[in-house]
Amino acid sequence: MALHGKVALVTGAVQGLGKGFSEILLQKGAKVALLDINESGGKDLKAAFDKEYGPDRTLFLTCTVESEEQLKDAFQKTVETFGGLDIVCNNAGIIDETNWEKCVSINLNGVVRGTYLALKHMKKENRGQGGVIINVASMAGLGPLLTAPIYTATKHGVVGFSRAMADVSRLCDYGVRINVLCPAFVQTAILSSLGSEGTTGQFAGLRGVAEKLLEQFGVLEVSEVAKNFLKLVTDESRNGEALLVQKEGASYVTFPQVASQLPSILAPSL
Ligand SMILES: NC(=O)C1=CN([C@@H]2O[C@H](COP(=O)(O)OP(=O)(O)OC[C@H]3O[C@@H](n4cnc5c(N)ncnc54)[C@H](O)[C@@H]3O)[C@@H](O)[C@H]2O)C=CC1
Ligand SMILES: CCCCC/C=C\C=C\C(=O)C/C=C\C/C=C\CCCC(=O)O
Repeated sequence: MALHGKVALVTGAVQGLGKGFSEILLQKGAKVALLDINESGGKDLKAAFDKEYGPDRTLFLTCTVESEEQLKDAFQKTVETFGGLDIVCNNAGIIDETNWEKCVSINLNGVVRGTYLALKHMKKENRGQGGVIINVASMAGLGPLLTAPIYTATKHGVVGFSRAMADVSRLCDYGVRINVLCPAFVQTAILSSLGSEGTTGQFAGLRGVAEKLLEQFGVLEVSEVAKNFLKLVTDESRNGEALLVQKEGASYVTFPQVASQLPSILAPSL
């Protein structure tokens, strides 16, 4: 998929991975709607991107992925401004084991909401032109992060939901690929919550385990993850894939095969 002139929407775009994903899309010629709750940061980022890439290449929209109405309006505004939608990255996420319902609301419900809205605009049966959705999970979507069981659950949820929706899309011929990105630790603001009771609550005593994991896996730079994000966006042969990104490299995850147990009407098409 060539990215020049394509339209992308990224949630949680103001800093960290979302900023890195937005920037690499801009470098490849796409237009990007930047969605985030951080209004002042969003305005500053748009100003910086305007200087680097030109004023018509981005749109900043204040929006929380927790609100169906705000997210719906942001998708609509993006399509009206840029004339279509080709790429959606559901990236916004937090670690908060003390307010765990909020963590589920942003990390899982926000991704479901963003995926459904993306399909509404992009799927062929709605006269959309197809496209690609990248949902951001984590290595904690594949194995446990003990200091953050709810975070772990939301990220496993994102992996399962994305794989299921990718099969739905294939079976129903939506023309939309859906893939999930699973990075190990990345150098962003979230990392500073490693030992903080504010985010890990009753599990703060286990911070030593998280520190050991950190030692074992190291810390990725945003740019390393962004390069792999781009692979998932552009490689048109990839649908329903989970890409694990670690310091030593990236690899597509092999899951246990259960599709052969599905009714034969489904299995041959999957
Ligand atoms: N940093 C890491 O080690 C890893 C991060 N991830 C995932 O990557 C994604 C991005 O995380 P980072 O860039 O590290 O975090 P970050 O904290 O640097 O950036 C998160 C961005 O999301 C925005 N945001 C937070 N709540 C929001 C909401 N309700 N609606 C819209 N925007 C919201 C924030 O304002 C911020 O700009 C998250 O889903 C995270 O779980 C996955 C694996 C590793
Ligand atoms: C809440 C305290 C830890 C804070 C760590 C900061 C950010 C982590 C973000 C992640 O998404 C975690 C990334 C990678 C590690 C996740 C799981 C390890 C699984 C190990 C295993 O499978 O054995």
